[in-house]
Amino acid sequence: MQDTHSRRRLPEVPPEQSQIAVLQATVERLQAGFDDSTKAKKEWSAERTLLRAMVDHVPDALFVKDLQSRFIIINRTVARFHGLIDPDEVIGKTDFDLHTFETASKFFEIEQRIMQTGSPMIDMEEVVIDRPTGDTKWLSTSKVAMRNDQGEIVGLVGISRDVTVRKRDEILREEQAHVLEMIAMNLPLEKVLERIVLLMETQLQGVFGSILLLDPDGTHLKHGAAPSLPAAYNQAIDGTAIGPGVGSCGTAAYRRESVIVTDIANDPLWVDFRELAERYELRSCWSTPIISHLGAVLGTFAMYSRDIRAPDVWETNLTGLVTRIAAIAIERKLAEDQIIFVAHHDSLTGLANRTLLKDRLVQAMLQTERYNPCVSVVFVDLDDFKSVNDSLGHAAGDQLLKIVAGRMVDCVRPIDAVVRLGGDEFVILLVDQPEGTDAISATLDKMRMAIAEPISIEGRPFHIACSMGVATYPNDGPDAEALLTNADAAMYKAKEAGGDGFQFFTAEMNVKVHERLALQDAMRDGIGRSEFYLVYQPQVDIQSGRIFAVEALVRWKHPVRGVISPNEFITLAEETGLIVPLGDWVLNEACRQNKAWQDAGLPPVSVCVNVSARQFQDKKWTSHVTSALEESGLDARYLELELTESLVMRDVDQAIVTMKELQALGVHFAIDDFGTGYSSLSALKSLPVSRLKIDQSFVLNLATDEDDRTIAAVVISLGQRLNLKVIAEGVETNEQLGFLRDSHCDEFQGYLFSRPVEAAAIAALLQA
Ligand SMILES: Nc1nc2c(ncn2[C@@H]2O[C@@H]3COP(=O)(O)O[C@H]4[C@@H](O)[C@H](n5cnc6c(=O)[nH]c(N)nc65)O[C@@H]4COP(=O)(O)O[C@H]3[C@H]2O)c(=O)[nH]1
Repeated sequence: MQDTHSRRRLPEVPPEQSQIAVLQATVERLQAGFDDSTKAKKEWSAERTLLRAMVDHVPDALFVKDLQSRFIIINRTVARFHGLIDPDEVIGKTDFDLHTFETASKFFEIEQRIMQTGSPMIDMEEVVIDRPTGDTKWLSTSKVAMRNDQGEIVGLVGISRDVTVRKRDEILREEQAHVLEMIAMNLPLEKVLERIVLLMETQLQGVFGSILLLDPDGTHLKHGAAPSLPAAYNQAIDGTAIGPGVGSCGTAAYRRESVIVTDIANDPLWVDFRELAERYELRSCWSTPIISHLGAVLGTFAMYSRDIRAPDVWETNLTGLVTRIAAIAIERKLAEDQIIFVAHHDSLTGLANRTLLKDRLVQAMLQTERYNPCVSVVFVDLDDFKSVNDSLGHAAGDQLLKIVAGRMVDCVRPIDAVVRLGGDEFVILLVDQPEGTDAISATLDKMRMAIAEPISIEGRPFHIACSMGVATYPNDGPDAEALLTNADAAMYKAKEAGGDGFQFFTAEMNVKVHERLALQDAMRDGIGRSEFYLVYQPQVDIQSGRIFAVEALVRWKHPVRGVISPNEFITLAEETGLIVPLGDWVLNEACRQNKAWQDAGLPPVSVCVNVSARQFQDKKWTSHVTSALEESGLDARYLELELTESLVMRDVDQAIVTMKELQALGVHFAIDDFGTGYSSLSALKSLPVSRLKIDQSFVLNLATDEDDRTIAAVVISLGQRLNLKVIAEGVETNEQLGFLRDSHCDEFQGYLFSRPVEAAAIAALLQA
């Protein structure tokens, strides 16, 4: 191949105008020679020698042709172009003797037109094959008709300048812009890489490019693009290992530097691939690693030649350029893949997320329609994860989630999907399932047992169980949304049944789901429409029989269903977060009412308000309490907040901080449902609590159940030891009251004294 680089440094020939001037001068001189047939032969010969010297010194190709487009005069540049030394060898020949038929026909046609019309052709771009090298050359050619003194056209004069270098630069710039545009337009990486290889190949004839990409395993190279190499060769080198002696590419990626193998047949790096290369007549291979802007190897760019040779300076520079463009394209794709991955996966476990789940589920449903197997959606929720998380801390909780996620993945097939929705909620997509529940039951049992295996975190063993709900397409829902909702409903059923198990969705659950959704909407509207009101239940001192406090209990007067008990809506309000605005309203109303009783001159009593977990964890909660007191003008000592035992024990340290802030204002605290949890005595001691409430479930059977009597007695004595008041709730009978009095319980609340009643009834009771 010709040294294109050295060609690039040829002195620039004067601009086109001078080309035409030379042409015109030549035509005139020649016309003079033809015209004056009487001129002395000697003179003409001298003239001719001079002319010859002149045309030979022109660096452009200069030629004269007769009417049949036969060369009659040429300069040395033309001869050289055709691989000849003596210009006379070309004389008498036509382009058909020197070029391909196609090229020659094109020239002939144009020249005949010039000679017929007399109109010149100026600076026309021509593409020809350079005889000695076989390279493509671009010429800028002008051809002018030649006339005798009668003005008749007797031939033509032409001049061609080699503009290959300029043309290649132009093509390179255009191609480069095109590739960058493809990258910017996010076209598939294979297409972009293929274009880069072709760009290089148009610049360097006789060279075949190949891009290999780093495999995700980081130790191999996979096929990227090599449009001009035989497919079988590309296939054979796909998956080449990266290592110190693995051909040009494997070694270049390993060494992170270019590896130039000039003679494949004799280079030790090619020992294992020599035969393969020989089969495809590949003699040399120069490979350059493609490096990211952070210095990571992204792949290799190789150039193969059928000759034993090294790249020249121009080829080396061009390799640098295309390798950089390839790096941009690959990096951009990797960044895009990363963005897509992040958007579709959970960062903690690496599992697919909700977005990807919807895609996968829709796809699986389409498959089902076509091929008939079933798709099951399994909603998984870990039992009691919150308390594990709270007691262990979030880092350990995260670790547990990762372990559980891994166990789930191990229990399903690669075609299934395990998705993390957030928190401790997962969804498993079991595709291609046979009809019936047996296969799914077996998988879920396996998963349940795998999850239940002990987990060691920070050296401590943990056991975690899970509840699962299954909905199967198409029977349990027509679309992704319905399937997920129904699997969720089935999961709740499994939780209600005590957890650590699974439930299949049934139509009955669907009714419940709809009811829940309707209730949720109605509750939201109800808050806005003031459908909620409070009733109050007196709390009485057992010894004196005096009312010392009232518990505020919320009621909902539904426009259609009438009064609804909090047991029906508080849990839902907690799950949906509606408890926060509702709880704020209860707090404000209870404070306002208590202040109103006091302002009416009634004996002051405390008002007890139930606080749910969502409210207590709300960062703004203390300020809500403060403003309820400020707005009502109620003295803080007349407000008691009831927290459940389990709520406080979730995060004892935080609970103490919050409670102490409010205690400083004068607010009192009671622990509701006491005895249902497992509060440690030391935790209890550190809480700023004034009162313990014995849960009504222990009070209910005081007369008959020895265990409940024991528990009630223990709570009472515990309260006494901690210097706390103890109140029993749900007291309905004198028998119960008798037992409590005998056990030295301080206070009670229950139907025996009064049901929860409206504010006016409390006023009457207090008056009495
Ligand atoms: N069988 C029987 N029951 C008795 C007796 N004496 C009182 N009760 C009922 O026992 C419940 C006591 O309230 P709780 O344990 O705080 O339990 C409450 C409380 O946890 C929650 N709740 C009520 N109002 C609110 C509120 O404003 N905010 C929050 N967060 N929860 C509330 O709803 C639960 C149920 O409230 P209610 O239906 O009003 O039910 C009340 C009350 O009417 C009795 O002698 N026998």
